[in-house]
Amino acid sequence: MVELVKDGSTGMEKVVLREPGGATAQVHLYGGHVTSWKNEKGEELLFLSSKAIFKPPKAIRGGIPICFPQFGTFGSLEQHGFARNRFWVIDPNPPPPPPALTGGNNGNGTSSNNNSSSKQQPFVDLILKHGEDEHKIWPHSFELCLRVVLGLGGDLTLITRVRNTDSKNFTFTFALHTYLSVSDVSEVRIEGLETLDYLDNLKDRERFTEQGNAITFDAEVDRIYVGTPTKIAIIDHEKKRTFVLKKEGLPDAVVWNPWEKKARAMVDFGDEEYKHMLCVEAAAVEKPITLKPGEEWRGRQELSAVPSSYFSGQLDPIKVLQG
Ligand SMILES: O=P(O)(O)OC[C@H]1O[C@@H](O)[C@H](O)[C@@H](O)[C@@H]1O
Repeated sequence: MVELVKDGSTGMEKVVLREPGGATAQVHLYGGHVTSWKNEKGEELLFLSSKAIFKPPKAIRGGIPICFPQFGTFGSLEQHGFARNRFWVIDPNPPPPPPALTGGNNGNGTSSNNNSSSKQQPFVDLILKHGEDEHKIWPHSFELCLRVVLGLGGDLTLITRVRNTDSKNFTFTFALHTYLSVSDVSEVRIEGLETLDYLDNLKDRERFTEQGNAITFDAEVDRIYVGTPTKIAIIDHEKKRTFVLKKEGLPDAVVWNPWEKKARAMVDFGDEEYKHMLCVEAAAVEKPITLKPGEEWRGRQELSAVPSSYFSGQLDPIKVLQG
């Protein structure tokens, strides 16, 4: 089921997706921003700050902001570009719907593919086109489309397309700035980024090579891992939950946690909230994307939340990453 509703507390419009198993997702038109993703038990899987501000020009703190046409400060635009603080619209001419059932996570980590073609995965297509305000700061005609699909089984897929509707080339960087909800970030580890190179945002983007076996957290982290595998696992020991992030067209992965000091400096973020979030962002940053007139780029991120008990109490990262 898909419905457009007005959020009672903020007055903002959002699209609510519900799949028959009970999982839900919601997408605010402001920012084309996924602000909630819940599993069939109603547990929230994305972090949304209790201090998030739902008012332009501030982007919503949490969920999945879209960074376009600039990631971070990699250019002359405002941090992370303007797509996250513009009002998007529901696409009146979306591409054909996704196939009825591509399978999903059935709770034990495997993919199910039952053939009940009567069941449609709820999805919504949003679009952002350049307007006069955007043209003043980024003089290119474009269409940015976002499809959000809530798979039967509860997986959350974001498919983004950028189309050059201009008469000259343009170049952009991009990220799906995903805030995952975790029990305690110091009990979380990321697998799939070991031995990779990263640009350290805390050290003027100097390039380092990851040495550790897995990435764990005991201080501020702000890194762009470059040329990563298509699958990354975020393992929350305390919650016994593993997020599996699969991506296409987005070669890099940003990992960010502000930790204590930066958390205190952010007006739209609780002082202690850094403990309960971790951003892992599918991104295209190191090698910006150039589109010729009429060309289109596509990026995709699929998130699933797998109970760690699936691995009989013994997490098997190989299965998570290669399974
Ligand atoms: O406060 P913002 O603009 O939402 O950005 C949050 C963080 O987003 C991350 O993606 C960046 O790597 C960080 O450098 C930045 O601090």
